[in-house]
Amino acid sequence: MSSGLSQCLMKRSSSWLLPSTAALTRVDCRVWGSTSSATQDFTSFQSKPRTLKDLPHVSSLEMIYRVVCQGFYKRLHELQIYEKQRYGPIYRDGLKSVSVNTPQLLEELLRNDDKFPCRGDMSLWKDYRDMKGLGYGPFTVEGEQWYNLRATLNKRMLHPKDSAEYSGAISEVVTDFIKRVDYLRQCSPTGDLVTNLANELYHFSLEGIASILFETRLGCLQKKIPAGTQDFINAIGQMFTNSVPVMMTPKWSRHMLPYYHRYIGGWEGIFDFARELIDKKMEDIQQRVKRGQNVEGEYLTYLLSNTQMSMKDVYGSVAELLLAGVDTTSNTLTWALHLLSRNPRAQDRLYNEVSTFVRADQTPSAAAVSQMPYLRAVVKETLRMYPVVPMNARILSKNVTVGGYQFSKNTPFILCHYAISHDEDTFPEPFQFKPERWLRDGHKLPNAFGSIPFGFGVRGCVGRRIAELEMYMLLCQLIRLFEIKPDPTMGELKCICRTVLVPDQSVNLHLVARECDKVG
Ligand code: HEM
Repeated sequence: MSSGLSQCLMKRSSSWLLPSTAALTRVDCRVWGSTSSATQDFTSFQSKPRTLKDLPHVSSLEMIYRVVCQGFYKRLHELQIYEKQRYGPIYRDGLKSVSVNTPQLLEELLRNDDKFPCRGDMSLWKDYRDMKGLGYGPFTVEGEQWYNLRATLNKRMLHPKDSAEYSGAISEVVTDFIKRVDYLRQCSPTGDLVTNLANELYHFSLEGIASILFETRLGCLQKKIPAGTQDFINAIGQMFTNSVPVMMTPKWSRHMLPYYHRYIGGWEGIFDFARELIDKKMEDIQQRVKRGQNVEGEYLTYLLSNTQMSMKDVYGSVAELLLAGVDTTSNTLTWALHLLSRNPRAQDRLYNEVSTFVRADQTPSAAAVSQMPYLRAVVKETLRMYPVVPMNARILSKNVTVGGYQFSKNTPFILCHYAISHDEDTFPEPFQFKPERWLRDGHKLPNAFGSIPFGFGVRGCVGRRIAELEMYMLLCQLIRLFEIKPDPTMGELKCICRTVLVPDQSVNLHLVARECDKVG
């Protein structure tokens, strides 16, 4: 999620250091021994409360060595596992934050979260808004203002029955995506190969979320993307690409180097495009009110007709919702299809479930996908293996005790979601794709805090239900129509941490039409 959240995480990504995969298997467990015994040792000497200074810690030099020399820079998610093995389930990282690394400790921390939870400094995201007098959105606003904003944003979005309202809009986008991939595969030399699927899924996710937020279609799935939409896509890329050097360089250099200027230019492109669509919708609503017509619509109409929100607030919130909702969903879909292509038995089981509920010539409804436990388990397992937001953060405004250690208020905590969702005690064979872990078929389900890919509590993801619906509907339709097979010319697919977990190479997959099923 290249979003506000990511900004705060990227700030730290830029200074974290990662080892090679081989190194992970031969780590020096000088402090804690193996992970599971570490947890036991850890809980056994908790009688006397300890403090921050008693924690095992990573020195700045060690951190720099790992990030720069051992190459963890792009694999911060793997660094979590490395450091957990080395320092135990809770330690001070090289940036002096406290890393929390087991489901139990994560639960202990999050259950003590503030009424208005805080993830950390978002000043970089605020710059453009401050310059232009625009409102803040859910990522950038804090405190009571944040709470009030979420109260408005949550309505019509957070409940499964709210997201079901958007299934018509999503269904249209799914249909167009299927047509687009069918066209691409037919153009390929083998007649079934789709190359760079992550890019196609990015267009799908942008089209999907924009159709809800702007109540209009952007044309991302057309053969030729309209120029304005392409500029918008470029502006998003420009903002994210330049945010990394901007964060890594001192403030005084901003006007000497090109990055800050480009970064702000990216925001300008994003807001100009969003503003135009929002203003158009507002005009439309005003005309309808003048004519005495009923004003009905979806999310944007709801926000615009809400008297609590000024236009500036609507611009700020819509932009942040949009940015949060694109590469989170698209990368999760990419990982899900990759995993299914490598696990034909899981794919067969999913196909059997899907074809029981949906005919090939039907688009699945929100009600149909809610009846498919295996489909939901596939998405849950994908997000466990590839939590697209691999780490998160919290700063509490009160003193808190976690794992027997007392921390004073304002201590920054890092939530190591990647390491936690690969915790062997919670998830045996953590690197194996096993959707059945999540089925309620009599066995005990894993600890709920072992995998919380959408976060937790009142500050959890506002777009969760929409993201899930988009992913269920698209996966359902793709699996119904095609058998997904790996491209044997591709090497081993690894993930790199670019704020969100992304594939390290272009993902190509064969989409072989299932017998008797026609596309479009
Ligand atoms: C697979 C898809 C997605 C994943 C895994 C995901 C994950 C997350 C996570 C981990 C957080 C932080 C939660 C916390 O701090 O406890 C978050 C926040 C957020 N997400 Fe998502 N997200 C996804 C899709 C979306 C979509 C589609 C939207 C927009 C409709 C969205 C909008 C947001 C917003 C606005 C926040 C900030 C909420 C706040 O600070 O109040 N996300 N998301």
